[in-house]
Amino acid sequence: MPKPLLKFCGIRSLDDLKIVSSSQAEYIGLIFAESKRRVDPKIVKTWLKEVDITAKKLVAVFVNPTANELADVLTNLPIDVIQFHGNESYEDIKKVKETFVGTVWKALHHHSKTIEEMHSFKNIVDGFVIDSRMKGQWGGTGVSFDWSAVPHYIKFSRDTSKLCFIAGGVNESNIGKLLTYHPQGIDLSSGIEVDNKKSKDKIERIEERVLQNVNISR
Ligand SMILES: O=C(O)c1ccccc1NCC(=O)[C@H](O)[C@H](O)COP(=O)(O)O
Repeated sequence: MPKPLLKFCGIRSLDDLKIVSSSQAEYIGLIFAESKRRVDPKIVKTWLKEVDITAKKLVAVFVNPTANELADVLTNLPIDVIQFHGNESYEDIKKVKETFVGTVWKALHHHSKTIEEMHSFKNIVDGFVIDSRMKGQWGGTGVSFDWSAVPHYIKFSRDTSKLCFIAGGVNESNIGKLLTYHPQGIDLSSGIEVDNKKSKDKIERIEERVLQNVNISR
């Protein structure tokens, strides 16, 4: 099996950025929404002068952003992917795609109608992030959902040639189980943190598990 794509999300300091820049992750996520992980694009811009992340793709995570919020991020940072993590509509996303030439993902929360929601966005987005549904929180919850649904999400994404990341409470103790479903992508935030900081040790242990799994499946 190919190695799943990794997205390490919620970078909130220069040190976090240094740690993830030397990781195996293909994607680095920044939060521009109400969150303890929210960052200021102008500050991130100063970090990028010190850390070379040209080998990674930069993901901007938004929750129902205003046009000004989007512009502030997109004019300051070399964003490769916009991840819409709120209740943005098809039309909202279409509007952004008129000017943004990069990749767009829609985050959807796992529930009984998620596949129907995927259908409704499939013609406008390049990929999906399936996350846990927690009352009052959009993401970064550290809580996982019932992964028996993962094969349905993978099938839908393959059939529609979309990328699909599984998010929500993935950590070093449970990633082995998630890997048995062979997801195309895995998105982690809380599970690679210690005391609100990204942990190099946790990241390395997680990457070891991911690479072990790739070797076993060969
Ligand atoms: O991480 C946040 O604080 C956050 C806040 C608001 C919207 C989205 C957010 N995170 C988006 C992500 O892509 C996270 O990586 C994803 O939710 C998984 O987080 P976790 O359960 O902590 O691994």
